[in-house]
Parts: sequence; C-alpha cells; structure tokens
Amino acid sequence: MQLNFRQVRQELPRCPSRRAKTPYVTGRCVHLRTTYRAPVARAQVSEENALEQAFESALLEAQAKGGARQRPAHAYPEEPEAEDERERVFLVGAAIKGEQKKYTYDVHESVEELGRLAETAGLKVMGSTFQMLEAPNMSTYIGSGKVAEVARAVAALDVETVIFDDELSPGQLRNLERALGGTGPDGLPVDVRVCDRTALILDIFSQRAQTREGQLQVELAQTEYQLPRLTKMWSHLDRVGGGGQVKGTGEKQIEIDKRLLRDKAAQLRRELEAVRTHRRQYREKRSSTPIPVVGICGYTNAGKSTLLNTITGAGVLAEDQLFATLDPTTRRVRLKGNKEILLSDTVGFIQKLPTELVAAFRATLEEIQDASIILHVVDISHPNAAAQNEAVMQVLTELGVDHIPIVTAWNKIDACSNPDEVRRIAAKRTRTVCISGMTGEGLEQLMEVLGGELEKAMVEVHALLPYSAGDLLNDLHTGGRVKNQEYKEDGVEVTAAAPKSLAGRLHSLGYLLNELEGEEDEDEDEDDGVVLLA
Ligand SMILES: Nc1nc2c(ncn2[C@@H]2O[C@H](COP(=O)(O)OP(=O)(O)OP(=O)(O)O)[C@@H](O)[C@H]2O)c(=O)[nH]1
Ligand SMILES: [Mg+2]
Repeated sequence: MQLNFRQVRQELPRCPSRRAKTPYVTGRCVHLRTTYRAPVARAQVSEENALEQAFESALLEAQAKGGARQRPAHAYPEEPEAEDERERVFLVGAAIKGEQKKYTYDVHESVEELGRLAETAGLKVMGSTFQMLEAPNMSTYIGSGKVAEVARAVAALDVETVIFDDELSPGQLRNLERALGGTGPDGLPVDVRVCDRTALILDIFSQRAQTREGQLQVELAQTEYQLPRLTKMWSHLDRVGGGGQVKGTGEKQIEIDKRLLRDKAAQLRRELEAVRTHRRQYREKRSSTPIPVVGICGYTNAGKSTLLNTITGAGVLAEDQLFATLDPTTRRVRLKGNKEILLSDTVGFIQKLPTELVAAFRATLEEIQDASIILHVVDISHPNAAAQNEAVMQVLTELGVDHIPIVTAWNKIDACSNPDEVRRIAAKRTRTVCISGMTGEGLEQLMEVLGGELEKAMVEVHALLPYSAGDLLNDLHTGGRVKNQEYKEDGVEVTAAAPKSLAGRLHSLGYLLNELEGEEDEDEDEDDGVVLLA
C-alpha cells in the first residue's frame, strides 16, 4: 500500500499531539519527531495498520525515545489555528556521503534549520524529506525515485514551492520544476516552483534589509543569482523591471530579460558604490577618533542584538527569528575605568551561507574588519553550537579577519540544561565567558575580559605633543591609558598605552619618540571549536 499524502494531511490534524505536526512521509512509512531534536520514530502503514494507528505508534515510540525534552526557543513555532494564506512549501535535503566535516550539521538538522528559514520568510512548511546520496544527481540533484516521491507529496499536500537545502544548478532547477509539476490526483495541472536555500536566504534578506546600502546589496546579490537561472522565479523575487514589454528585433524574450538583468546589476553596482563612498567617509572620520571598536558577530539567532540591547539599551530589534538584524548598529559603551568602546552589532552568519551574500555583505562586514576585537556570540544552549561555531569561524577566515583577537561569549547560559558543566568547560578556555544577554549574567566579567583584551591590543607610545595638539592628549586620555605626562618647554611628554590607530596617527605626525612596536604576539591558544554540550 502506497501512502496517500492527501490522506496524511487530512488525518494528521486529528492526531493528539500538535507538536508532531511536521511529519515526513517516505514510501509506506510515516516518520516523525515529537519534539525538536527527539530521535525520529517511524511506523509502517499497511492495510492492517491504518495511518492514524501508525502515527500513534510512531508517536509513542518518539516519546519513549526522548520526547520528554522541552522544546527550545528555536524549535518550530506553534502553527496558528486559523486557516492561513501562507505559501505552502515542501523541503528536500540531501546528505552527500564522504562530505562529513569535523563539526557539521547532519541532514535532519540542516532541513530543520531550512524550515526555520522558511517560517522566517513567511512560508508554511507542509513537510520534508531527505536522501542519502553517494553523489548529487547531475540533472535533478536527488535520485529519480526520490523525485517521484516528492512529486506525489507536492500533489497531495497542495505544495506551491519545493525548497532544496543545497544550491541547485540552473539545469537542476529547470529539470526539477518540470518533473515535480504535472497533473495532480484530481486531474488538474500542478504548477510547482523549485528554489534552493540560497534563494530563500536572499529572499529573507530582501524582506529585512533596512538601509539603502543593505537593500542595494541584497538586490545585487539577487540579480546575480537570477542571471544564470533565468526561468521562473518566485513572483516576489522577480523585480526585473517591466519584463521587456518591447520586443527587440529578433531578440528572444530570454535574451531581453538577460540584458535587462545585466543592466540592472550594473546600475545597482553604481548606486552601491555611491552609498559606500559616503559610508567610507563616515568610517574614516570615526576611525580618527580614538575609541576602539568591538565587532559583535555570531550565528544567526545567537543573541547578538539582545546582548547589545542589554548592555546599552540600544533598542535594536531582537527577535526569535533568523536574520533579525541586517544592518550594523553601533553604540558607545563605557567600560570600568572610564574607557569607552564602540560596540557594533552585525548580520548573523549561517551554515551554507550563499557566496553571493558573503560577497555582497563584505562591505557591511568591514565594520568587523576595523574592529580591535571580535566578540563572538555563541548560543551555547543550541544543540548544534559546535557546528555553528565552526560555520562562523569559517566565514571570519573568508573575510580575512582571523588575525583579530576573538573574545567568545557563550550566551544563553540560562537556557542550558547543564550550566555548571558548561561553565566548567568555559573556565578552562582562554577568553571565553559564559553569559546570558537575557538575564545579564556574566556581563560584568565579559566587560572585564574585553577591557583586558583591549589593553593588550594597545601599543606603547612615548611622545612629545606640542601644546598646539591638545586634542591628541585628550584622545590619549579617552582612548588609551596615560602612564606619565610631563609639561616641557616645547610640549607635553607622555608615556601611554594607545590604540593602534592613535599610535599610527602620532607616528605619522612625527610626534613619537619611540619606535612603534611591530605586530602584536600571535595568539597562543588555538580555538578549535566548542565541545558539544547541550
Ligand atoms: N534564554 C535566552 N534567550 C536569549 C538570550 N539572548 C537572546 N535570546 C533569545 O534568542 C533570540 C534571538 O535573539 P537576537 O538577539 O535577535 O539574536 P541575533 O543573534 O541578533 O539574531 P539575528 O540578528 O537574527 O542574527 C530571541 O528570541 C532572544 O530573546 C539569552 O541569554 N537567554
Ligand atoms: Mg540581531
């Protein structure tokens, strides 16, 4: 007996646990998890074992296997009861054998995260499936049997869009759209859109970008993504001007579209350059102030904005949603001893971050490039903390900022089931502090560690400042630590620890009496990921 997906859809809402609402179905089995992270339970459906019965026994099995665990904040939100109009999507993941890294998302988790992304984009997840593969299929990514299975699910669940967890080639997209569409069980044609994780992330970014620069970046990334894939796109992704109302002589529609897209990309690049020049000037002005910058970065939803809010009351949007923050926000914070820093919140990272986006956001992430210290916020209560940590470190390397000292904040300690164990492990690591941006726990210690690291990042200066350069003396007091100052006939002789930028300025003005030290010592500790704790 093959499973009838329409029946699955009709029957399941009557099942007792609302939590097990995203089951996936393969062949004759119904698979489910009662809670996020609970192991999968499956039961076969047969003539004797009706769907509802099979579902019940899978439910019992899943609960016995660990369903008692609490749903963490990042599990699927409860679905609203009311009939909703959201676009209905089905998710497909694939695990390629031999592609396993040291810390990695397994395919379940990756698809689960894809589901969270889809919810963030305002889509309704109807179900999901995945396949273990030796290698991706050249023409359809997944194997033909799996394609047929997804096609059945699409027809039965009234799915409008199928989202793949990995980036698809233009050819694969086309083939899949053709294979998954067709005729539904009711004899009506089924029109299915296929897209991949990259398009979904781009879509979320475009919904959320606030500043002109953010919007331009995303639009450019989308245009570049669309160009080689010029077929059908989501209508709301499709912002290609008029669509070529005037057909050029002998030019095929697709060529017109391509030309329009290319023109649009060029135009976007010009606009972006103008906006960036403006921001660069602002940044240069800022970098001439002596206040060191601490760049907050971390996996999406790690709690970066909450932390900045708690520290500064900045009122940055913090939400239990992926990619709540897209535009950097910077706030001034006073540390103990009256030292000031600039804390800068940035866009979150995610595994399988589309390369288009890394490139597009490179400029925004220059905020991090300027930082004296990177504050890496990790959601240590997340079951995948280790893989997320790895993903962030990878992007930092890609951005060429891995030489900047990193202070790691293990956030959400309040949500850990074993906080003492986590604290014990953190204590063994250098520059790692357990905090809760929510309750404020550990923030004082974090500030202390940041202060200490900033101090280390300073260089010794011995300078003679003419009386006309009083502002520089001021800067040394605000941004650095003055150890000694004597009023001489031709100026003030000071010995101080100063931020590198300020030391450089003193050097270029010819006020320095000492040689500037070379690069600071290499980091002595190797940061090879987080031990899986949760
Ligand atoms: N339990 C607990 N939850 C937290 C803590 N910090 C943040 N959260 C929650 O985690 C979710 C994400 O927080 P944000 O501050 O928006 O995370 P972010 O890293 O800025 O996320 P993006 O901007 O989306 O990348 C929110 O629901 C917060 O309430 C914490 O210390 N403990
Ligand atoms: Mg944020």
